[in-house]
Order: sequence, then C-alpha cells, then structure tokens
Amino acid sequence: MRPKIAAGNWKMNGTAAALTELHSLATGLPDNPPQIVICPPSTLLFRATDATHGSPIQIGAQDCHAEEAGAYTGDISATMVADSGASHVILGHSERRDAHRETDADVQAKAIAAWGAGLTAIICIGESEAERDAGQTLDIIGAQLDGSLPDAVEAGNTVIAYEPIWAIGTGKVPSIAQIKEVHDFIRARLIDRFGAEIGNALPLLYGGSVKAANAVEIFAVENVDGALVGGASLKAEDFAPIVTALAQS
Ligand SMILES: O=C(CO)COP(=O)(O)O
Repeated sequence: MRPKIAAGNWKMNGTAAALTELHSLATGLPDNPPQIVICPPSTLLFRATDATHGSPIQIGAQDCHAEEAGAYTGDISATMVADSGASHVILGHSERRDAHRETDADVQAKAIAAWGAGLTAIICIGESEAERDAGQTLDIIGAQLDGSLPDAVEAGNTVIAYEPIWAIGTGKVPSIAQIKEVHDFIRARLIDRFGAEIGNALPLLYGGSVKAANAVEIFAVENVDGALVGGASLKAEDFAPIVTALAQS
C-alpha cells in the first residue's frame, strides 16, 4: 500500500507569525491522518520542526543544493535541511526550473544529495500550457522523469509530484481524465524503469490549484496518492479539509 500524502508548499510566504497555522492544523486533524508534509521557507525550518514536534506533521524544505557545503552564497545544503529536523525536500519545482534555470540533471544531483542526508525527495515535473496544446504532455513528462530521477530510487526515498505549470496558482485544473492519463503514464514509466515493486510503491501527488472544493474528485483518481498544495496550504482552515478529504479517500 502506498502512503497517502498531503504536502503543502508555502513558497516564499510566511514569517514567524505563520507558525500558528501549524498549531491550528495539528489540533484539527482527522483520526487516521495521511502523511502531512509542510514545506515552509527555509528561514522557518528549525522553528517549524519545533512547532510540530509530537504531531503527525512533518516538515520539508523547498530546495537544496547538490553539494554538501561550500562557496554557494544564498543556498542551503541537504545536510542543513536535515539538521533542522526536516524530513523532506521539494526538488525541481517548475518555479525553480524556470526562475533558477534548474535542469533535469540538476534535480537528479540534488535528489542524490537529499538521500545522502536522509531526506525524502519530492520531485516535481509538469508541462507548460504550450506543450500541452502542442500535444507534447506525455513526451515532456517522460523526459523529465527519465532525467530527474536517479537510478537508485527506492520506495521510501522519493515522491513524484505532477504539477502542470498552467494549473499552478491559476485556478485552472486539468480534467479528471487528463489527471488520470498523466498519472497512469507516470506509473507505467516508473514500473518500466525500476520494476514493479518500486514502481508501484512510489507515491504520485497531483499539484496545481488543489482546493477543498476539488480535492475529493482528484483523490478518487487511481494513481493519485495525494496532493502538493500551494496557496490552499497557507491557512490551516483551507488545508485541513484537503487533509480530511485525503484521509477519507
Ligand atoms: O505549485 C504548487 C505547489 O507546489 C501549486 O500551487 P497552487 O496550489 O497555489 O496552485
């Protein structure tokens, strides 16, 4: 059985005042909560792990460098992320692939660094609107998967997040058939490369304008094991119903 995962990506949002959202979220969880991973900005990592200590909420970073230490002004290493008590790290988010020119090879190197520090890598892939319109979605997704995932993937060290770029922060969500098509494709590609045991064990998250209002139908899709949520993860009152929908799926 694959774990169900409700992950929140706070992006560049949140000062110390936002830590109260973690307390609120922790006190309102359903009886059998899924895995919950909140990824605040790196300035909050240590305090977020303190704030969620003893609760089922886990903490993740939004990026890490591929090197363990060195002259990389402004970056943080996987070792530093793990030192904060965080358990996960998002890698290859489309905003970093775009604004920071991250390539599949960069993402692959970062995943290896993340695993070396004991972190679970949440590896993001997704097509642009132009690529979808041109009928290239599965080619793009396949190439990103092939290039971003290292060979040494294991069931417990990696989560894949499918986030169509055109659905991020836009309120536009793919149809259920489109989500199913891509998730089934990813599952088949993973099984093809890593074998049935690992390929079937890797959790696949959908991301892009997930809200309480659409969570139930998205979580009903086969091969959707949870969500990577941006805007609706910032407030406990918005994220809690998504967590509950996943618990009940
Ligand atoms: O990019 C996302 C999560 O990583 C999705 O963001 P939104 O949920 O705000 O569309």
